[in-house]
Amino acid sequence: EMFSSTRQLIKLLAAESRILTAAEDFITQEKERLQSLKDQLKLIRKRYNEGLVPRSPDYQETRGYIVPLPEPPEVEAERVDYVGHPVNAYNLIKTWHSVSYQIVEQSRLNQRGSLAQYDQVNECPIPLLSPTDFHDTMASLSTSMPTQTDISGSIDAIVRLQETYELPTNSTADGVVMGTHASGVLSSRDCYVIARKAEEIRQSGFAIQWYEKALENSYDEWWVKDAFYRLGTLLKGLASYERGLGYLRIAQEMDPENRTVVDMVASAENTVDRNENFTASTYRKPPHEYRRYHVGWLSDYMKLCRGEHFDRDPEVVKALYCTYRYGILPYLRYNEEIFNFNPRIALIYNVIKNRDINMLKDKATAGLSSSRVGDPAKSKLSNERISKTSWLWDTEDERIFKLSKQVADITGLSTQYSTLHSHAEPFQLVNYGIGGQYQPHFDYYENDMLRNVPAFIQDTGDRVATFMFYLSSVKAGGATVFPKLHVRIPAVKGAAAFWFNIRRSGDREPLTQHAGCPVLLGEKWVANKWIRELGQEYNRPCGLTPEATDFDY
Ligand SMILES: O=C(O)CCC(=O)C(=O)O
Ligand SMILES: [Fe+2]
Repeated sequence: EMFSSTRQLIKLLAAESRILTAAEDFITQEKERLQSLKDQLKLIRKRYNEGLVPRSPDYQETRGYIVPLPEPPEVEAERVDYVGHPVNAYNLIKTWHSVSYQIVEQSRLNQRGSLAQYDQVNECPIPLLSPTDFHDTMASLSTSMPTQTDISGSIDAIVRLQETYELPTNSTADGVVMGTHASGVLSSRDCYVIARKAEEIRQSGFAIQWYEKALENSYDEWWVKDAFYRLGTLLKGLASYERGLGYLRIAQEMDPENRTVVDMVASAENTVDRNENFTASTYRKPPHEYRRYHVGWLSDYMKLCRGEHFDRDPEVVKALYCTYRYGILPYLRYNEEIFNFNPRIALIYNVIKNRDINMLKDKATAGLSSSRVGDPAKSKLSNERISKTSWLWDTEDERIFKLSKQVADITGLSTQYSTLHSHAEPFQLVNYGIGGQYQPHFDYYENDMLRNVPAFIQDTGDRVATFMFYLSSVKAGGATVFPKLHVRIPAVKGAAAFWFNIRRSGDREPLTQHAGCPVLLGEKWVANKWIRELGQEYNRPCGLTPEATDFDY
C-alpha cells in the first residue's frame, strides 16, 4: 500500500506520465494487432462464403452455438478432396497457425509484457482480460490448432512430393497438382521457404526454380536479398557462373556491407575471368536430374511410385494372370490378380464392404497416434514412416472379430487371437496425410526384435504373411511398391494385398521389401493384418525342397 506515506505518493506522481504513455502505447499496439487479425479473419470468412473452403460439419451462419448437423456423404468427400490437395493442406495449416499465434500467443505475451512495465511502480494492477467465451473456445480448440511442426512437416511434404513425382515448380506454385487446382496458390514467401528446404536437402535444381519463382514479384520483403544470394551461390555451384554472378551482384547491391556476399561475388568474378571461353550456362538439365547424393537407394522406389514400369522380365509379366480365389467356404470366391510369382504377391478384390470400412475408420480415428518404426522395445518416430496408426483388437467388437475371421477364410491361415500365443496381430489401421509415406522396409522382424514383442505374440515366430486391406483409393500417389521386384500395386478401395514374408523353407524373403508411396492427392487408409508363423504349421506347410514356392503344393 502507498496511501500512508507521502514519499510513495510522490513516486506515483513522478511515474504518472510514464504510465500514461505506456498505457496509450499498449492500446495502440493492441488496436493494430486486432486490426491485422480482423483483416486475416475477413479473408478467411470471404473464402468460406465463396465456397472455396468446404464447410465444417457444425458450420452455422449464426455464431456461438455449435449444433452438429447430419451431413450427406458428398460433403465428407468434398472435405477429403480439399485437405487431400497438398497446397490446400499447406495453406490451411499456415493460415490457422498464424491466426492462433496472433490470438493466443500474442494476447498472452501482451498481457505479460505490459504488466511487467507496471511492476516497477509497486503493484499497480490493471485488469487482465476476463475469461470470455472466446478464450474458452480457443482453449478447447487448442489441440486442433496447427503448430510449428505442422508447418515444417507440410513444407517437407511438398518437397518430398516434388522430388518423388517430379512435379513442375511453376504449376505447383500456382496450386495445380496433376491437373487438380487448389483453391489458392503458394505465396512468394512460401516459394522462398520451399526453396530453402529444397536447398537444405540438396535438391539444387528444384531450389533454383523455387528461388526464381519467389523472386518473380517480390522486391522489398526481408528475405529477398537472402534469396538472391542463395540463388547466385547455387548457380555458381552448378558451374553456371555468369548467371550466378548476375544474382550475386544484385544481392550485393541490396546488402553492400555484407562480407559473405562481397566475398562470394569476388570469387564468382574470379572464376568467370579464369573461364573466358566459358560464357554459356551449363545449368541446363531438368531440375530432377540434380539429385541429392543419397537418393540413389531410393531411386527405384521413387520410379515405381511414379508408375514407371521398368526392368521386369517380359516372360514373367506375360505370364501374370487373374484368377478366382476360393476361401474356406466353397460358395465364396474372390477375384485375385497375381503381381509376382516368387514371392507370391497378389491383390484380392472386393474383400471388405463399405460398411465395415467406415466402421474401422470410425473406430480408429479416436486412437490415431504418430506411427513408429523399429524394434518394439525402442521404437521411434521417423521420417521413414509418416502416418498415424491405431490398433484395433478382435475383442473390441464383434465386427472386428468377424473381419479377422474373414482374413483366415480367404487366406487359409489362422488369425486366432488369444492373450498368449496369438496366431495374428490386431488390425493396424494406418492413415496417411499430405505427402505421407512408408519408405522401403520389411514386415518381418530381425532376431533380436522378436524378443521384444508384447506378451500375446511372444514365441509365435515371425510375421509369415501380410494381409493389407485398402480402405480408400488414392486419387494420385500412394501405391504400394516392391522396389527389388519392380512391382507396383495401386491402392484400390475394398481390395487387399496379400503376400508371404517368409519362404516355404522358413527363411526370410528379402525380396518382400516394400513401401507405401507418398500420397499426392486424396487420402489413404490401410488396415494391416500380420499373420504369425505359429498356428500355420498345417495351413502352410514347409516346402518339400528349399526352393519350394507358394505355387508348389
Ligand atoms: O501403405 C502401404 O501401402 C504399405 C504399408 C506398409 O507396408 C506397412 O504398414 O507395413
Ligand atoms: Fe509393410
